[in-house]
Amino acid sequence: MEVGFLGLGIMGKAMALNLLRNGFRVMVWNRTRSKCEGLAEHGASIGESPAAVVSMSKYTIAMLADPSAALSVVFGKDGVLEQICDGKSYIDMSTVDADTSSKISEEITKKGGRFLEAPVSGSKKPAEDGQLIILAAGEKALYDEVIPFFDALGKKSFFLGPVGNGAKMKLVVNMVMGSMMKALSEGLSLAGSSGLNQQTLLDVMDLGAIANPMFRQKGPAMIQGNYPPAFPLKHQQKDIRLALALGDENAVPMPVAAAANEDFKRARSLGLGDLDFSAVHEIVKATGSWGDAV
Ligand SMILES: NC(=O)C1=CN([C@@H]2O[C@H](COP(=O)(O)OP(=O)(O)OC[C@H]3O[C@@H](n4cnc5c(N)ncnc54)[C@H](OP(=O)(O)O)[C@@H]3O)[C@@H](O)[C@H]2O)C=CC1
Ligand SMILES: O=CC(=O)O
Repeated sequence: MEVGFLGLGIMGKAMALNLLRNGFRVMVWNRTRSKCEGLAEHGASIGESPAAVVSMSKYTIAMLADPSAALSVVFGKDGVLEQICDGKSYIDMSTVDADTSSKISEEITKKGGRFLEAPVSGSKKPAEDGQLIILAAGEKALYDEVIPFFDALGKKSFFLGPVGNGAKMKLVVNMVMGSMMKALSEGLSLAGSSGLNQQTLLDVMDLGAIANPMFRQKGPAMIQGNYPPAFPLKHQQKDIRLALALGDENAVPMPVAAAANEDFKRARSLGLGDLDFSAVHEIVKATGSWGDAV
């Protein structure tokens, strides 16, 4: 099956490689063209624009940074809308808000194309291992048709109903994740400040009811002050910001997420946006009594 793939960042590169490994013929496009070369070495062909990729592909998948990137790739010059038509489908796996996804869906379907949103949970390593959790919503018949792609990319797919529900589910999950990261960071700082061994704190938590893969994977590097980007902090802040907007719309108070958002914003303002989201630890350390100031 021929599939187009737009956006070869941390996630998109790993996902496109998995499609190739699973025997799909893939045509890729990325705003920064140099990132396409690595995929070409693995057998991908390169499209000159999103429109060029859509013109050659029955299915096109996108994995882009944020709402503004997702919109510009669809609505911009040489964008998806220029070539989408009856018989072609667009699957946006970027993390965006429900309004962005609905705008894209409306215009694609007006042109006769079909649309599915399918943001993912799981970071760089699950993307590399084909172990993502896929949160799809939109046209059910299209969902059923593209299960072979999702099987190559993920370990489990959910179909969540109409367009918008996938985006909302993803934002709720990442709102919880960002708040948990802030809690972990405060715990490490409190342990350090009060004379406890931070690794022992991680070991204790890992044996109890709050054990989780995120604390296990990120904790030791946070103690060392290492934040190699798997999930860039700028994207985590975008997700909490969009989740808070969803909370506003639904009159749901979210003081914990709002407090976490302030730390992620501060981290961005200090130039930490391209590091892993665990770099929020630098902000918690700097505003507490333990560790070096940023
Ligand atoms: N990393 C992770 O752990 C996870 C990320 N996500 C979500 O997946 C999406 C991608 O994340 P990730 O791969 O980490 O992000 P990256 O920042 O590594 O990649 C972002 C991609 O978007 C492209 N892009 C950015 N702005 C534009 C624009 N204006 N026009 C066209 N293309 C643009 C970039 O192109 P260029 O190379 O030219 O900059 C790049 O291909 C995000 O929505 C993120 O929230 C979801 C789950 C996990
Ligand atoms: O969006 C990030 C993730 O780890 O999921």
